[in-house]
Amino acid sequence: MKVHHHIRAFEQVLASYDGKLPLHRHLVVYFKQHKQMGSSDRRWASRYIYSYFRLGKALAQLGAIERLAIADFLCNTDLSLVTDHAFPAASAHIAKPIEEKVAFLKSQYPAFKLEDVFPFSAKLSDGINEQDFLYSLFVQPDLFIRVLETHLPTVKTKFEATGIAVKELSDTTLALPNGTKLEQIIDDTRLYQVQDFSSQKTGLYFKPQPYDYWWDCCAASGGKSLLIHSIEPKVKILASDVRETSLGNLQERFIAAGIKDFQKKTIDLLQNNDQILHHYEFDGILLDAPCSGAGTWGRTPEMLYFFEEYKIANYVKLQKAIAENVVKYLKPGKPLIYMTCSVFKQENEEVVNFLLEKLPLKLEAMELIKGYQDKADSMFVARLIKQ
Ligand SMILES: C[S@@+](CC[C@H](N)C(=O)[O-])C[C@H]1O[C@@H](n2cnc3c(N)ncnc32)[C@H](O)[C@@H]1O
Repeated sequence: MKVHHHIRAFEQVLASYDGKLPLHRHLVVYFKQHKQMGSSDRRWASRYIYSYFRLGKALAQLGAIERLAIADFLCNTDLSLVTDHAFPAASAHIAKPIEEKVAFLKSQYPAFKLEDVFPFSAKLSDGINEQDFLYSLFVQPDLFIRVLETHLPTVKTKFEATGIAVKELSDTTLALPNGTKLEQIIDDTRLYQVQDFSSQKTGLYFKPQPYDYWWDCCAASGGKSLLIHSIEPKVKILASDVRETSLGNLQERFIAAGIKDFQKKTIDLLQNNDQILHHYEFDGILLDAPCSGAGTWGRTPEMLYFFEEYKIANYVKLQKAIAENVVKYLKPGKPLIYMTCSVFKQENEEVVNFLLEKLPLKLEAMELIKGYQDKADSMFVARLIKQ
């Protein structure tokens, strides 16, 4: 029977995954090694494994297939063979809104608790609506692109022409269904950058001036540098990261975006870098800190299952140490932009409070950008001015 084929494929993928690699990378390797799986098999196996992890540790006492049937019911509006087989009562409720689905689930499984999906609600930053945030974890976020204002109408029309449901969220932001094959629709990759909507919104706090010199000190492959450049193309940038490989990607992206006035350096901000940086003074620093990423777990639901709470404190140590190390290279009167893609108060407001106590900084503004309202990630941003 076909459902047993689905179940076996799911069980094999689940058994192969230990949470060490991001799930999407694991699946690429797994499917390469299992060439006998056709595209439909791969699609179903991906759907099942992603749905499964969205259930976090809820109903952990049940067997994997029953949990999968429940998870797949919560996360999708079309009935899967596994849900039909292992949770048939759910079929009449499959297309209902998530609030009603959860109520129905509780009527069938009184032990179900949303808190077991995400057991960290007490740690959420101020202003997050707990219920909305928890429900958003059952939904795959959209794909967002940042487009130059002048190109937006052309780009939007191209998506519309292929029948893709595209939403215009701002003069520069389009939302697309996840999995949209961008390169097949827009051949000129210079016309857009993939960047989450909340990440794009952090740019409202940068406020660069022409000819400013900014340091993107945890640059990875340059998402925030590209953003500041799109806001003020005359800004000069030093991009650094402890990982040399990500700076290679950054260079490619900068060149593709036509950015010439930049320098890149491999710098470990847990070390003393006075030898390399003693003569540097910046008009602004972007500190997009390493963090738990809890604001992005809608995209990486495996974290709901594998994340361990002690890691938050490790990230906090890293965030504080990095911030303490960079502020000395900031000119007085100029901003440190502290950002995380975390929803945990400890990594957000509490780090800001620590920085205000410990360093000559004054808080101008901070915000937890609630992505769950827009099928986006959630991010935190604070603008702190050096005294
Ligand atoms: C949240 S990511 C940055 C994302 C990037 N700004 C963007 O917009 O795509 C955090 C980065 O901090 C870097 N990082 C972690 N520890 C570091 C350290 N000790 N010194 C410098 N960078 C570090 C990581 O390599 C990672 O690329």
